[in-house]
Amino acid sequence: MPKVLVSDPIEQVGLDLLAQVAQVDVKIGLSEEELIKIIPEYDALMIRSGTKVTKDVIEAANQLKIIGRAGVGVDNVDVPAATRKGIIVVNSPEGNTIAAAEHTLAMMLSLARHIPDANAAVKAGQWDRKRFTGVEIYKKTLGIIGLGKIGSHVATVARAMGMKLLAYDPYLSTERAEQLGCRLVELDVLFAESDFITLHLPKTPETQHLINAKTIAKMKPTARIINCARGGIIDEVALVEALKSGRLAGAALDVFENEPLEADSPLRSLGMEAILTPHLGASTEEAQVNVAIDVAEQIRDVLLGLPARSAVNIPGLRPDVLEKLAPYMQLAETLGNLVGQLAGGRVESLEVRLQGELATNESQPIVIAALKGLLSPALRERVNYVNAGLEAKERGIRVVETRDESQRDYAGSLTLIAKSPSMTRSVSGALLSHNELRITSIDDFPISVAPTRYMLLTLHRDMPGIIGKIGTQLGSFNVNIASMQVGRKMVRGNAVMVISLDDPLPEGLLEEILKVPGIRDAYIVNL
Ligand SMILES: NC(=O)C1=CN([C@@H]2O[C@H](COP(=O)(O)OP(=O)(O)OC[C@H]3O[C@@H](n4cnc5c(N)ncnc54)[C@H](O)[C@@H]3O)[C@@H](O)[C@H]2O)C=CC1
Ligand SMILES: O=C(O)C(=O)COP(=O)(O)O
Repeated sequence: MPKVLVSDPIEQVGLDLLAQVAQVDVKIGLSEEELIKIIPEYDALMIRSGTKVTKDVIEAANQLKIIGRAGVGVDNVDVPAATRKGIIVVNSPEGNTIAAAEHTLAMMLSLARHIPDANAAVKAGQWDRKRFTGVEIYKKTLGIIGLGKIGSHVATVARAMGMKLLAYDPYLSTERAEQLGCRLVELDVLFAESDFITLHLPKTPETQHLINAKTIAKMKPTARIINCARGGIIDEVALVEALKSGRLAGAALDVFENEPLEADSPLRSLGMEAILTPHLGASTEEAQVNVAIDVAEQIRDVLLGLPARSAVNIPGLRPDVLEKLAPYMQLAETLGNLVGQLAGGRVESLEVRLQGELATNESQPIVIAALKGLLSPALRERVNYVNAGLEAKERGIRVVETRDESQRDYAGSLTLIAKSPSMTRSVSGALLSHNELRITSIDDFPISVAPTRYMLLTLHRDMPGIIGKIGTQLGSFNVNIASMQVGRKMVRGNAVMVISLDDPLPEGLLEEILKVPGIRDAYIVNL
């Protein structure tokens, strides 16, 4: 049974789901050293934002197939290191959207009306109404930085509360922003005009300290800022300074540069102008059930050899697209493997020809599957859907894609042409009814063969007696033939023979076959 390590608190429903297919160990609060020590025995790791999956952890994770992040942000995972090692990283892109958006709105209203401090004062026996006079958000301008899933929901609710909306998101169309009632503006305009600014973008090297002393200087002194995205997007030193000096009216932070927030952080000494919560954006009952199920299902699927629907380091596919493409991905991988074995590993370019219905679909998963197959004779289990593209690029394999939507003999077919300066090898294949795989040509010789585990391929002259001789040779080595087919372009010209065998070819037999008059070349292929 595979083993899953759960190193952050995850809802029971997710653990129960995993327990159907794996041994589940829950170990919370591990140090990096402790994690490095135990990770080699695990096939999957399930985390939230608490566990830091560093390069060293990934290097030690020799059996790990998948890291499941029960939430959105994967900035606590070294994703490039995982990709290089062929480890799938998945998340739950939508499971906590509403929770994080509602927390943001609660933070905004709390800032406007000083609710946390007023509550604390009443509980401490006071009744001071004047000190807690607030501001309205109605008709105020809200600047949203990052108008993705969470930013969009914040926009929808804020608009309904009568706010004017500005947004900055360099990857978003003006139309989408307008649909949400937002005016898409440059950052400086957003800073200058907003009464409230809320951050909903990922933390990346580019967004690190996006809010700093310089950018704060562009904001209104009455502005209030909310960060329920990621710590580090705001320079905390500059923020504390601005709040203390009155350069900025308020800040509500759910996330911090270092988490847990240091006991002596200057943020903790601020007054009611600052509201701090301990990374609670995703902490609702509903969101935790959503993300636990979403990610546990993906871990289960990957452990069962199925694709994951929300992988961040392999192409994500909608389930309906995946359902249609999965058999073609299997075809692409088989053909890639075949052409890789025929080419013998010196491939400099791979042409991927998509024909018929295959040409009308997304091609990236097909290309990746073909590359995985192509590289698997050399890299074995080290290559997978995660790192096949990267491995091919590093080996200097150029990929050329061509499409032809016209349908010929099959609804969809695929041809792979592998080239090196000294040779060109090509294979084609298609799907029959019930998604059965068929190899339909090798080096342009037409055939129709189901791929099997052990195969023998010959290139030979089409002449009487040759098939019999090969059959006799195999028989003399006690190898049973499951099926045999010959493809030729013209009578007595060149031909290919594809023989499916029940057993692997014994040592020495290939040499004997190559001695048969008329045989130009012969290959053992294991699919
Ligand atoms: N506090 C919490 O507990 C939670 C925090 N989050 C965080 O919230 C953030 C947003 O999450 P989602 O809306 O789900 O992600 P999303 O991917 O749907 O949206 C992010 C948006 O940011 C935009 N963006 C990227 N770079 C940008 C830049 N330099 N400037 C402006 N916009 C930029 C993208 O185009 C995208 O529209 C993430 O950082 C996520 O980790 C998410 C859930 C809970
Ligand atoms: O989903 C996210 O990005 C979050 O920040 C939520 O983090 P958490 O799962 O609550 O540790």
